[in-house]
Amino acid sequence: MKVLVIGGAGYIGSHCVRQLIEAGHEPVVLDNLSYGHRQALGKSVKFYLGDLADKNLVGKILDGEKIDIVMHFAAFINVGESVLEPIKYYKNNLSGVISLIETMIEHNVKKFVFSSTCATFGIPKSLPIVEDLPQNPINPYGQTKLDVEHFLQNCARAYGLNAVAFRYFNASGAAEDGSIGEDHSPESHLIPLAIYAAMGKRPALKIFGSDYNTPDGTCLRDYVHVDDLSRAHIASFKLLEGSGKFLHYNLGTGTPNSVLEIIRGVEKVSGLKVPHEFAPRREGDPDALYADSSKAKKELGWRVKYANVEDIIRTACKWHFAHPNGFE
Ligand SMILES: NC(=O)c1ccc[n+]([C@@H]2O[C@H](COP(=O)([O-])OP(=O)(O)OC[C@H]3O[C@@H](n4cnc5c(N)ncnc54)[C@H](O)[C@@H]3O)[C@@H](O)[C@H]2O)c1
Ligand SMILES: O=c1ccn([C@@H]2O[C@H](COP(=O)(O)OP(=O)(O)O[C@H]3O[C@H](CO)[C@@H](O)[C@H](O)[C@H]3O)[C@@H](O)[C@H]2O)c(=O)[nH]1
Repeated sequence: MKVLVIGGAGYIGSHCVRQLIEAGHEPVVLDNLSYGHRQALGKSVKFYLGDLADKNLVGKILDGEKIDIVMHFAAFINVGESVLEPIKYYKNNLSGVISLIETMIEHNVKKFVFSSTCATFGIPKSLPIVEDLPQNPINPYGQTKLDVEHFLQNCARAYGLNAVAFRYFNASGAAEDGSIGEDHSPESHLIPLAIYAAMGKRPALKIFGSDYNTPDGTCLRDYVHVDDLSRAHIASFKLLEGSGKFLHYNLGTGTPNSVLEIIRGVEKVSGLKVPHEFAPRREGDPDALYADSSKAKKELGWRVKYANVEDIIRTACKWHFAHPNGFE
């Protein structure tokens, strides 16, 4: 398949580009490099610098490259910032997708893979989180992702679009060979921040909250390896035949880990102490989020390779220790 990977220079997109090549597909990347890194892609990967809302450019790529499928990773991802700057998030994460889908329909490209999030569920009614639980996001980031899911469903009905939305839980880890990995700026995610603290790159890690309704009082999350996420994307291609489909899957390992467990994991894998201190809760953090991914297992044959969080941390450590300044 010829695949246009939008946001392919970012963390998850760049790992997916690698997996696509390994699986024999032909990725073409469009990224405006607002956050991504050209160095995260091999030199031989065809790269277009530009914005997903540039209809002229996207149309030219769809036709010129004879694109079969569009994978959409491009979005702003900082939950806290989305509360302070909702316009920025609605513009890029929602309006941008509307413009993109319009261009795709105009150019008769009707297969679309979308990066959604478990943040669409807000505070879940029950655990583990199955696909059809009510979705009640509690911040603009999660809301824009849910709005896109609804929009895709309507476009499937109206225009015969075939779309799949993957609700990732906590994407983490790095390529097994340590050559690419997570390099967000600013970084807000727990695993890289814990590793930075161990490396002495940052001061003590702040643990946001110690009084959650969980066994050790810190939040539970479902950390899922970025290469396992990529494999689900590629497995979905076979379901995107036909017309007018909207599919959605929760992607996580199903195993919750607390913040303290992640710190202990980083200490065990790295052999270093993670200096840490307790801090007040971060606004909008639910006690626990973890996935029931039986639907992806059944319909996509998806199996995680990294079921143990220490294996995920091992790949992240390999990347960060080999590249203390990221892609710089
Ligand atoms: N990281 C996670 O834990 C997580 C969890 C759930 C969902 N997601 C979703 O997965 C996707 C990828 O996340 P990530 O962690 O790789 O983020 P990232 O910031 O590393 O990658 C996003 C990429 O999109 C590009 N981009 C942003 N806006 C663009 C635009 N208008 N036009 C062209 N390129 C643009 C950025 O330059 C960047 O390279 C996002 O949609 C995010 O919401 C991420
Ligand atoms: O310095 C830190 C950073 C995080 N945490 C905690 O660690 C857990 C994980 O936090 P983080 O790594 O920021 O991930 P989430 O807030 O769970 O959100 C991520 O995962 C979501 C899906 O679960 C995505 O939608 C978001 O884009 C992505 O940021 C949470 O309990 C945080 O409170 C800390 O205690 N200290």
